[in-house]
Amino acid sequence: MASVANQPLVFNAERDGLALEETSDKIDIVNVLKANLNRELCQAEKDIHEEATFDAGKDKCQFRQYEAACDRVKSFYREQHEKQTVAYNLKARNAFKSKTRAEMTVWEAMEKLNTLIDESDPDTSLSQIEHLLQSAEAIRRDGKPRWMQLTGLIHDLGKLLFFFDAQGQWDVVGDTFPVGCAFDERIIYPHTFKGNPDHDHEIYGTKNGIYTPGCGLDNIMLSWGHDEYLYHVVKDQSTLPDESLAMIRYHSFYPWHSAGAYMEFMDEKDEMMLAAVRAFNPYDLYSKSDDVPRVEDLKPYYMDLINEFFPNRVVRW
Ligand SMILES: O[C@H]1[C@H](O)[C@@H](O)[C@H](O)[C@@H](O)[C@H]1O
Ligand SMILES: [Fe+2]
Ligand SMILES: [Fe+2]
Repeated sequence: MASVANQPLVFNAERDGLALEETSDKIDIVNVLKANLNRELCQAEKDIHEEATFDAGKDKCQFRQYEAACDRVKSFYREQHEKQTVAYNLKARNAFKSKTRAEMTVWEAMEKLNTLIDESDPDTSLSQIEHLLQSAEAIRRDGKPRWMQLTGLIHDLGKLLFFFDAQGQWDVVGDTFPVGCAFDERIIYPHTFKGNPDHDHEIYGTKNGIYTPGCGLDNIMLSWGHDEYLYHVVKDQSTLPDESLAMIRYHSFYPWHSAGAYMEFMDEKDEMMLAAVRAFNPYDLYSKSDDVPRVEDLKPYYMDLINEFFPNRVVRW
């Protein structure tokens, strides 16, 4: 008996008893299946590479080591955690709305920011312009959309506040957290909140405080600083999408996007925003160990990008 293996593998419609039309239908189906399979394989491959790629420098677990951080970082957070109160936040927000502090382009703002050394940051000794370019370049390298590259480039420009109305660095840099409800244990150095006047407040000191579960993060007052300030500037003066605005507004809200605190206040929209903020975070954090960018070489590319999303060029800060 001829073994199946010896039979020719060529498909013969007549021999196999199939009408021609039926055969071409079957071939169509096979082609569709093949195309689908191919698409799935490509997607799977993409998913594998979806996680941001960083090759240089430190291991991921070597970032944000606050217990081992130097005194400069520790005393920064003590001061911030003692002074960020509801009363201070209301005052800072009113002051922000009351005037325009400066008018300049995004690139000029980056240059102005360059002299600031961030006291809260245990992971970088580079200048701010270098950090911004490192983040943007890492996003560009991974083939992410242009709006996200620009988000990387500008995300810390809110630190300009330091040169305007700030009382120090404690109301400009560092991680953020909600005020008006109990301070969560998942915020770094949680014990330092004991010195905050709101800590034992009869309403602000309770779990939900002045908020209700599901109220949405847009309705939560986060400690005042560079995120919230830049969010307002960019929202009104650029064409960047909501995901970009969320990346800017919440990128320092580590207790939420990385430690899982305050989830009960989220609404439906925040679920999508959380995914965006989480996708952005590695580019902000881990790019700190990448090569130092060559500012002048990169400038032409980023000038085009800035002009694409800031139609008026000169920004009111
Ligand atoms: O020290 C850093 C730095 O100030 C960043 O700009 C901020 O986004 C981080 O949350 C913080 O940990
Ligand atoms: Fe930041
Ligand atoms: Fe940053």
